[in-house]
Amino acid sequence: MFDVKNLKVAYGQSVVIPDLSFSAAESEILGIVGRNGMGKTTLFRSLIGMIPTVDGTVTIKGKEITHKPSYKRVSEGVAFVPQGRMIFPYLSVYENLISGVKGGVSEEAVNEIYALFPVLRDMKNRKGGNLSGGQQQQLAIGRALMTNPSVLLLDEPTEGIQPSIIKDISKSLREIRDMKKLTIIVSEQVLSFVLDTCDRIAVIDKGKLIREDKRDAVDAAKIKAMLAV
Ligand SMILES: Nc1ncnc2c1ncn2[C@@H]1O[C@H](COP(=O)(O)OP(=O)(O)OP(=O)(O)O)[C@@H](O)[C@H]1O
Repeated sequence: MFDVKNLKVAYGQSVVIPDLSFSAAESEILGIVGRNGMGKTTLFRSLIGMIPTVDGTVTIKGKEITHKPSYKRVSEGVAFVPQGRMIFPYLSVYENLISGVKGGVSEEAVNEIYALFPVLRDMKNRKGGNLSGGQQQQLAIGRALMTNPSVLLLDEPTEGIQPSIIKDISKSLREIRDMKKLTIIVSEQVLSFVLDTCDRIAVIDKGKLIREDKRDAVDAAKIKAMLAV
């Protein structure tokens, strides 16, 4: 459904992702784990079109989007929740939610997000910058869902968030997947979150996927050791 083949990404002469391939199916949650600096953010930014792709292909439902600008990828069904959340601090929660929507805003869609994350309804008139880290993460996920994606990319969603909220985010992502048959691809350093959330787990090292296991077959101790090196 979402297929990445022989992807190569570089900053100038510095190749960060030499040759990376993976596929994610409809309704699948794929976790990509790796230590700091292994290329997770670079991968996600290239998938959403913020960094140009040197080589390889990215397709969604068989349609190639490799060299399309970000807004076109969004209209093809890809949504991105960036590391650090990047919500607009001076806009209200409601304004943040609708900030990526092209054309008319469906209040039904907004209400669906409020049903998923009730705290956003309670705080809809508050400035985004006044929310806690966990609430901002829910807002960033809600904002991404407002574009009605079929693939949701999340870059390190647990960063700076307290453990009880991390559990909530994991539960919400699985709920959203069940409701919308979404494909979710999430990068992480926190293995416990990935074990709770994902159906399949891949390990990224120096821009390469060096291991891939179905959740049930994961040897957590082995992956933990890989993340600790
Ligand atoms: N703008 C840039 N220009 C040049 N090199 C960069 C740039 N951004 C990142 N890099 C390099 O690319 C490599 C991968 O970084 P990236 O941020 O993708 O890793 P990451 O796995 O997301 O790490 P983190 O967990 O710290 O976000 C690192 O060696 C980093 O120094």
